[in-house]
Amino acid sequence: MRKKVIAGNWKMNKVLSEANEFVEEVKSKVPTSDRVEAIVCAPFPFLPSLVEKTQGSSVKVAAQNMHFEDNGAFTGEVSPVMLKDLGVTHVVLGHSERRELFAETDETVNKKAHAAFNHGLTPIVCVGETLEQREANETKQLVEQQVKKALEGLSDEQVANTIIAYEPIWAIGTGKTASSEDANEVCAHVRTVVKEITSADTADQVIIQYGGSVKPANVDELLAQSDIDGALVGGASLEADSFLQLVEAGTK
Ligand SMILES: O=C(CO)COP(=O)(O)O
Repeated sequence: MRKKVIAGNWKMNKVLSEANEFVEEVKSKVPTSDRVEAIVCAPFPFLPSLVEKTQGSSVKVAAQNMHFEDNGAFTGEVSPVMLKDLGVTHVVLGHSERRELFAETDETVNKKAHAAFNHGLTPIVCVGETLEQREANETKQLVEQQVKKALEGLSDEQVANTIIAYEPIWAIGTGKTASSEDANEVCAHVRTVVKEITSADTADQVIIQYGGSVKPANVDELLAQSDIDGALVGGASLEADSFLQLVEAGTK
């Protein structure tokens, strides 16, 4: 059975002291179960401190983005080499906010996914449709294209170790969650696409998360679905209590 992966995406929130307090509290209370993995996706300046504070605990630390090159003249960017050197384990790639606001494309997401694996980082690749695309019935086709492009050229083993987060853009930060059936239908489609481009075994292993207004009140229903293996959570991951409840839900 696939484990559940609960990742809290803090986005551009908190200051260092708040980030430190959060992990101090979470690491002492987080359930230790191989059925669930807890990841905190934090802004770059907090990463060294969070990695240090989570040593020896089961909480993993992720970056929210990175460049695909190892180093060079890319002012303001952060490389996979730097993240790996800090002890970061995961990196969020292609979040819809980066696609919409910072010109991220399927092509750069693919380059970043390769770079992540070249440096031993696990990518959390985000895909998802806008409201217009959903209303035009384009969701599956769009998500399929995003998944295929993001994973292009990766080995089956690398795909099996990728986390894919399905986040419908209209459900992010809006309080509107996709119904658990609709979310599951798209996650199941993602798994079918992974099977098509790799193998049944790989598709069976890949972790597919849902994201978009996930909270303690709706997480159980989402995680009970056949193809939803976890959640990528924004707002409800900012408070330790709420994040812990979400992780706890993953142990059930
Ligand atoms: O974008 C998200 C996580 O990456 C979802 O954010 P919310 O949980 O705040 O809707």
